[in-house]
Formats: sequence, C-alpha cells, structure tokens
Amino acid sequence: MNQPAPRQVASIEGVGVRRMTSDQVILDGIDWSVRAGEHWALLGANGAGKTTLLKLIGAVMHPTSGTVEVLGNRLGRVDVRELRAHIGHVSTSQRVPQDAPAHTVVLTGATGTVQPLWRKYDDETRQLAHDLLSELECKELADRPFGVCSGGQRARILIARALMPAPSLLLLDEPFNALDLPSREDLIDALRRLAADRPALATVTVTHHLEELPPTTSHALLLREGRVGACGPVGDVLTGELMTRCFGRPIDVTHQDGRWLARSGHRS
Ligand SMILES: Nc1ncnc2c1ncn2[C@@H]1O[C@H](COP(=O)(O)OP(=O)(O)OP(=O)(O)O)[C@@H](O)[C@H]1O
Repeated sequence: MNQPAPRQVASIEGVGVRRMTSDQVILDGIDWSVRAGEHWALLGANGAGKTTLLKLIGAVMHPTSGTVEVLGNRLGRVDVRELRAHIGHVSTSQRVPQDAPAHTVVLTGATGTVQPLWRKYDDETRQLAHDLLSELECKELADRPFGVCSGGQRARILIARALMPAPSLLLLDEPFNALDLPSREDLIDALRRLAADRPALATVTVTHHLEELPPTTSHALLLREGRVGACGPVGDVLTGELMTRCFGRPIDVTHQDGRWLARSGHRS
C-alpha cells in the first residue's frame, strides 16, 4: 500500500518578484513545494535569488505575482507576524544584542524579538532554552556574551534560538559562512542530528558549497538568474550536467559517504 505523502509545509506557484523601482526581475515563474521531513539545499550563483526565495517562504516578503502558501496559510491573507512565529529563520543579517548571554539570545526566540521580554519567559521556557543549547552542544556557553562566541558557536546558538517555538520549518541562510573546517563539520553534524531527532521538521539551507551539505539533505533546488534550473531529489539534481548548466561553467560533482563535492574548471 502506498504511504500518504508527508504534509506540505510550503508551496510556491508561479511566483515572480520584481523590484518596483527599477522593474528588475529577481524571481520569475517559480514553482516549488517543501514537505514535512524534507531537507532542501538551495543553490545558485551570487544574485540568483536564493535569499529572496528564502524570504518568501519565511513570510518576510510578499511576491509580486503568484501564490506563496506557508504552513497552510496563504501570504496576503494572514498576519505574517503570527506566521513567522512558527518559522525558524537563521540569517547572518539577523540583529542580535552582542552583549546578551547565549541563553538570553536563545530565549528571545520564544518571543521572536531582538531584546528579551523577561515577563514572557516562565521556568519551562527558560529550561527549554537550556535544553536546546545542550542539543546544539553549546550548553557551556549559556552565560557567555553572544558577541564573544566564535562564528561556529554563534551559528549553533542562533539555530537553538530558531528552534524555541518548535517550528515546522527551519530556514538557514548561509549558516556555514566564514566557519573554519572543524566548526563547519560540527555544524553539519548538528544539522544531521536535528534531522534524525525531529522527523517532521523541514529545513531549507542556502549554501554556496556542496561540501557543506549534511548527509541528511534530501532535495535540492538550483536557481539561475531568478528561475528554477533544476528541482527535486538531491541525487537527481546535484549532477555535473545540471550544476554546469546552472553555474555556466564545467562542474564535476562527486558523492561519497553521504557527502558532496564540486570542482569547477574554467568557463568554456
Ligand atoms: N532590497 C533590494 N534592493 C535592490 N535589489 C535587490 C534587493 N534585494 C535583492 N536585490 C537584487 O535581487 C537579486 C537577487 O538577490 P538575492 O540576495 O536574493 O540573491 P542570492 O542568490 O541570495 O545572492 P548571494 O549568493 O550573493 O547572497 C540581486 O540582483 C540583488 O541585487
């Protein structure tokens, strides 16, 4: 007997995004859906539209055309602030008080605020923040000011923060940015464990490097100049042929022990 398809978490149909001021087309004719338990890699050259697409399914912006449905709510017909409370969004442009201890930064994920709203955090919420720091293997950082934590530690603290409201969808915009190799591997391992421990969680990770993809990555979407170049199960999409077409230069892709590697030659 066929298993029912997992619950749809986000669905995008015929979406376009245009800058009103310059009429520049940023995204064009995007169709995409993300289901519970799927782990997507979002790839494409600089300026391809990855962050913009992430902002759409993060309910941070609206499309110019087409429909975006997230967690059963259609953008334009829902209070986006309420919807955002159910989406974990980690981005390097996020504002975080640098002098706040890691535990406080994680707590602010419960209220979706930059500054802590102390009256809203009961004992259970405070304990959850500790538990999430432990889950991300940074329990010992609870009292350390966020601003003095290393890049890898900050990335894991922000993921713990994003998990506070128990989101069904976790969006990670270049979480490996500027991490050294051990920190990168620790973060990949943390994401792998997250996927194993939370089978219903869907994630979308924007990255520039295939080496950064956790072995739990199940799907990939390649964007080229605002359009979908390829989209589907990771093994079908991360091929030399499709990557070459997407990036406009020869790319070799290898897959070994669950990890991906891309090497590029010169533009032909
Ligand atoms: N607020 C904005 N004002 C003007 N142009 C914008 C704005 N936001 C995005 N763009 C333009 O839209 C295009 C896509 O940007 P986006 O940040 O989504 O791409 P990206 O694939 O995430 O790029 P990168 O890999 O460099 O981070 C780019 O040409 C960018 O200059």
